[in-house]
Amino acid sequence: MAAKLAKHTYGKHRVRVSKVRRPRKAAPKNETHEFVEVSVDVELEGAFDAAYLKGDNRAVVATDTCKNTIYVLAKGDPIDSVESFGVTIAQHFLDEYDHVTACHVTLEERVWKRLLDSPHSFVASGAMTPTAKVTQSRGEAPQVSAGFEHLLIAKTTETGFADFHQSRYRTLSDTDDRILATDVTAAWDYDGSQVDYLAARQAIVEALLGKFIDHYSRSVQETLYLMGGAALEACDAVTNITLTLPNKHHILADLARFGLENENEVFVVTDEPFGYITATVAR
Ligand SMILES: O=c1[nH]c(=O)c2[nH]c(=O)[nH]c2[nH]1
Repeated sequence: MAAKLAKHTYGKHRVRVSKVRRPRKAAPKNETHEFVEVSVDVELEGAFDAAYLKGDNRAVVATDTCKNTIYVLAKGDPIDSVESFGVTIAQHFLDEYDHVTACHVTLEERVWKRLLDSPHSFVASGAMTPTAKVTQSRGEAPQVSAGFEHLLIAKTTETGFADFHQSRYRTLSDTDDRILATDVTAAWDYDGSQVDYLAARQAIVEALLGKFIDHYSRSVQETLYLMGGAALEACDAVTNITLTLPNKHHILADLARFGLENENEVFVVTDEPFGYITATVAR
């Protein structure tokens, strides 16, 4: 019995793309940016039976091509909403390939909101989790550490990475304009004096965020150190702070291959591998 091919669809999932909408009216430092990030699943239906039944790939639009297409479309589409970008993508595949009969697009947005009043720093909504550790020995005062996890923040300019060590395996170029995105974990120790924990936490978080936006970052390492110092300044009762700032890479999409310029607008978002940068800053 020849088995029947009952149903099929294929495509690419988790194509993650971010876009910086830049007005280009001023030097990057003075521009007011908007930042959007989406993850796209795209699946095609159509005359692809031969690939399954005969190993004939001639009609198959490679999933790699599907992926590239999303980055190209991200350049032209403002990505005002996941709905409108989804329609752009579906329409494109139907227009481009006559043998595609249906295109299914599923999108998820990571919502970035403006951080404080910064024109080009952002915070992802929702995820920050306060943490605490308390140890108390009998007859002694409690030792309290506090912190948080999952504070996702990003700068869309005023961040670079240059003049780093030259070695035979180095391929990364110097840059003075990139995206720095990180998922901050912090933990600080109190010295045992009387503290209003809520007020201290608020002051420390404000100091960390205020420092994140207020300087040109030459590296995650430098920004971490500056943020740690600001936290210590914000609260006298803190003896030290450990910050972990993973570098959640947004890599410039190579659109030159398709004859398009990409002036730091469209980025490939990756979770893995990621840079891992941690340090303790003490008085
Ligand atoms: O700020 C950075 N620090 C690094 O150590 C590093 N390494 C890398 O590849 N990119 C970056 N960025």
